[in-house]
Parts: sequence; structure tokens; C-alpha cells
Amino acid sequence: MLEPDTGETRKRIPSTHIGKLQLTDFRNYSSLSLDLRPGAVVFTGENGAGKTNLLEAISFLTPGRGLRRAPYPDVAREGSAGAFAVHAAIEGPFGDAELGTGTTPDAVGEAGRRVRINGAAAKADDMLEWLRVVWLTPSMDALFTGPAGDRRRFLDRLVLAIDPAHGQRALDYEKAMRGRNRLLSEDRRDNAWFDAIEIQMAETGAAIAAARVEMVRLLTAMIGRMPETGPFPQAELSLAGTLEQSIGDMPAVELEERFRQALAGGRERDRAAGRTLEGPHRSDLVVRHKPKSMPAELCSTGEQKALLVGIVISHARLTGEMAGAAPILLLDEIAAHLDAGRRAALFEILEELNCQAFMTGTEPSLFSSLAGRAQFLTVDHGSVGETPLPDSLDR
Ligand SMILES: Nc1ncnc2c1ncn2[C@@H]1O[C@H](COP(=O)(O)OP(=O)(O)OP(=O)(O)O)[C@@H](O)[C@H]1O
Repeated sequence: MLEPDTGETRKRIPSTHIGKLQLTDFRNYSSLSLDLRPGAVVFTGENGAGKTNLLEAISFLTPGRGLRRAPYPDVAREGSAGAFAVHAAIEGPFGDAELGTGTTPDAVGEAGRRVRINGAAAKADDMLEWLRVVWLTPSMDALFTGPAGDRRRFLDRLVLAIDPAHGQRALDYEKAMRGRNRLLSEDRRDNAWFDAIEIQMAETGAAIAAARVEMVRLLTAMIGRMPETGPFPQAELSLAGTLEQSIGDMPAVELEERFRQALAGGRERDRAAGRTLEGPHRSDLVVRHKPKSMPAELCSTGEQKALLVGIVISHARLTGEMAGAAPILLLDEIAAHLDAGRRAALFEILEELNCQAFMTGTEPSLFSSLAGRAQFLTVDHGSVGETPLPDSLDR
């Protein structure tokens, strides 16, 4: 894996931006065509107008199930034939590209979403060659207090943005584990079958753990570049998980072999539980508020939000340096828990990162410090137009 640029002469990372976004039968949009500019893009409108839907559409320009993780039939506009399409014209340092994605009425699961790049059928992972998309949504406000699975998913998305092979690794591991869990729950005792599955789990599981450890190492270095206190305090990151904690203590092949042995030795225990109890699917990302030396889950709501924003910003910087192009950021209701000082600080950092950053809020006044430096768009139940300026910001 490449190292981020830590030199004295830090260059400005080139920006990738969506110049045009077109939606068909996507949530409350029957047909929409939007011209977008680089830098900050602010969507404002009343509750239920369709602001988050726009961010969700952009989140489909990266592998996975989008920022709501919704079943595809829910995403297609009610009253439509049951299929949706998102199309984006991308401009960036690697050239221009046309990215298209969508479903058919019977699409289910991740594989049910089709992708086209420059008119040709492509895999979802191929979109990562053109742009990286990272998001922060209000549902992530409970990231530090909620279940470990949410933090794992968050971490794996961070890894995916800098290491495109991570998605396939995770899919392969899950597929093998589902096979093993089926054998366990059906009380099958076919040792050869178990052996074959466990070899696959050991290989992919050790690779997943190694990629996560690497991510935490790189992100920790990047977080260290921020002021320790300041508007977005430094987070201290570590991983809880048998595999992750053993990395560095032994060569990768030995780690893989140990995990394989642990799986084989744990069959009876797992049979009693009806599922696999050990592996990277049980790991957790542990976050502490460094200046306060306190677990993140014990911090105030605002402090947790500031920590999370700090992590996402550092990750965006890391992604930019490693991928050679700044990622696209989706910041849903970002202003909600941030005071005016932190909002202004965030906008400054986004400009420095050179990201196209999509932000939503009910009131344009929340973004007043961006007046003249951002594209302001008003969302109104299925249509989007330029926000009249400057009056709306002078309030
Ligand atoms: N499949 C669908 N077809 C049509 N409309 C839908 C579909 N799914 C959701 N909606 C509508 O989209 C709207 C919600 O949009 P969205 O979540 O983007 O709102 P928002 O502007 O972000 O609101 P808030 O400020 O409350 O977060 C709701 O009115 C909802 O009924």
C-alpha cells in the first residue's frame, strides 16, 4: 500500500467533481438533471423535501448499498415501474467519465445493481477508479454508543475508499461464513467441507484484519497532523479483535493458520451457538477522545459529533493523498450539532481539502459563512433550483 505524502511541501490535492447529476425514478424524483460545481454544494429545503435522497443517489456512485442501506425496491419512486437510475458526469485528474448505475424492477442484493462506465458494463468496484465517496449522516451520531457492527461497517467503508480490493475481500469472507453457518445450523458433520470453507475464511479473514490495521495506522498518522484540541479534537483509534490484535506479532501466513485452527477447533462451540463466534466479523473499532482521555461513548453528543467529523476529515485527507484525487463528501445535516465556530472551521477545512462536499440543512442561514463560496440549491419536493442569493443568507 502506498504511503501518504508526509513531506514538507504538501501539494494541493486535485479535486474530482460531479458536473452533472441525473436521476430517474429515484425516491421522490421522477426525473431530475442538475448542473453542479466543484467545492461546497449546499442543499436546503424543508423536512421531507428530498435533500437526503440526493445524497443517497450520489452514494450509489460507489460500491455497496448506499448511505441508507435500503432495499432497492424502496429506492425506486413509488408509482414507477420499480427501477431507478442515477447518472453522473465526472471531471477529475484522471479525465472525464460518465458513470451510470441503476436497477431493474426485480433487483435484489448488491449484485442486483447494474453499473456502466463510459457506456460499457462495469463492476461496482470499477467506479472507485474514478471517484471515492465518503459520507456522514445523522444515523451515525450514535456510532460510538451503538452496536459494534455499525463501527465495523464504518471502518470497512473507510478502508474501501483507499483500498478498493477490500469490498471483494469482505464479500468472499461473508459468503464463506454463511456456508459454514449453514453447515453448523443444519448439524452437518462433513469435515472435508468444513476444512475447505475454513481455509477460505482464514485467508480472507486475515486479509481483512490486516487491511483494517493498516487503515488505523495511516489514519492515526493523519489525525496526528490536526491540532490536538481545536474544533475537531484528535481521536485515538484502536481495534478490538483477536486477529487484528495479533497482527504484527507474527507473519501473515502464521496468523492465517492460527485462525484456521481456531475455526476448526471451535466447531463444537459454534455448532451449539448455531453460528461462527470468532473472526473479523466480531471485531470493533475503539475510539477515545484524546485530549480528554475519555472513551468516545462517554463524551457529550456535540463532542462525539466533533470527534466523528475529525475522523472523516482526516480520512478524506488520507484518501486524497493516497488516491491522488480528493474524495466526494456527503455531509447530511452536518450543521445540526455543530456551533457556528465549528461550522465555519469545517467549511475552511473542506476548502483546504479541495473536496466537492455536498451538505444539507433546513436553513441556508446555517451555511452563511459559505456565502459566495458555495453553490446553494433549494430542494422542493422533487425539484431543485438555485437558491436566490444573497437575501436568504442575510437573515
Ligand atoms: N420510493 C419513494 N418514492 C417516492 N417518494 C419517496 C420514496 N422514498 C422516500 N420518499 C419521499 O422522500 C421524502 C424524504 O426525502 P428526504 O429524506 O431526502 O428528505 P429531507 O429533505 O432530507 O428531509 P429532512 O430535512 O426531514 O431530513 C419523503 O417525503 C418520502 O416520502
